[in-house]
Amino acid sequence: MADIAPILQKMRADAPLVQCITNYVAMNIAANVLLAAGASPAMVHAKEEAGEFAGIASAVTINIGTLSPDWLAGMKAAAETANRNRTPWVLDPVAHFATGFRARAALELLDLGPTILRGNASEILAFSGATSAGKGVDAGDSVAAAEETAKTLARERNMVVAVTGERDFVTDGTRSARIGGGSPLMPRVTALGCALTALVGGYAGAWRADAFEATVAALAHYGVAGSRAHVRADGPGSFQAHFLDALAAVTPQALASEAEIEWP
Ligand SMILES: Nc1ncnc2c1ncn2[C@@H]1O[C@H](COP(=O)(O)OP(=O)(O)OP(=O)(O)O)[C@@H](O)[C@H]1O
Ligand SMILES: Cc1ncsc1CCO
Ligand SMILES: [Mg+2]
Repeated sequence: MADIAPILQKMRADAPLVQCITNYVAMNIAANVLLAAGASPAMVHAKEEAGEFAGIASAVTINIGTLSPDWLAGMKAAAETANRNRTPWVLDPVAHFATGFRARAALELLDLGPTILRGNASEILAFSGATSAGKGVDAGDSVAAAEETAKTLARERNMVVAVTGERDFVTDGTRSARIGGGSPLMPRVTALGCALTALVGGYAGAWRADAFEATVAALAHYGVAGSRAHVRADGPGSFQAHFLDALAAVTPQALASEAEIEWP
């Protein structure tokens, strides 16, 4: 893969409009993450307008964290518009293994063909039918344990799969990357994964030619900002503030030099 600096440069130049259908917990932090990084968030989920709004968005992101039947209808409408317009869309199947309603919804959305699937290790692993050690929305499995499932899903469904955790894994079924950096404080701040899903949408909306490269760049940006915030933070509360500052401060050149990317 080529240099990732131009991908951040393009994302900031475009400031893509990202339609975020996300959960009540994540809305504020996801919007702030997108603004800090250089994209333009809009939280639009009502079934009466989500499909129409997707027509003007550069990317759509769908997260089932606080799902209800009406929200699911809005999600499907937005995904269908995105498919018709070839607009990239990202699915975040929060705790889909926890209840029957969530599991069915995640599979119905997966069947609509997301461009990118982003989840923690327990969420990705559970798609293989294996019992995951996830505790609700929190992961209980290692990223390494979910790598094979990620590759199989990517090949079978022709999408990019991003598994996040201590060291992230991204694959399109052919190419793969592991991304380090970040901080152990990140899982102690709620919804940073949900906000990452929104940022992946921003990158995919700006870097239309290659969703794999866009996803790697988004995760690398998060990793670099997380590492920078880690050395300044006193705990989860101040971490969040330093993390937003760092997302904004990272330049394309700094991203290219500080990103910890391994090409297995
Ligand atoms: N132990 C860790 N060390 C470094 N970075 C981490 C660690 N755990 C998670 N991260 C980073 O935190 C970000 C969010 O990933 P995570 O897997 O925690 O998402 P998630 O479980 O979906 O989160 P949430 O459901 O709270 O939104 C990713 O950038 C990931 O690399
Ligand atoms: C805490 C929580 N509950 C449902 S969604 C969410 C945000 C983290 O996934
Ligand atoms: Mg999550």
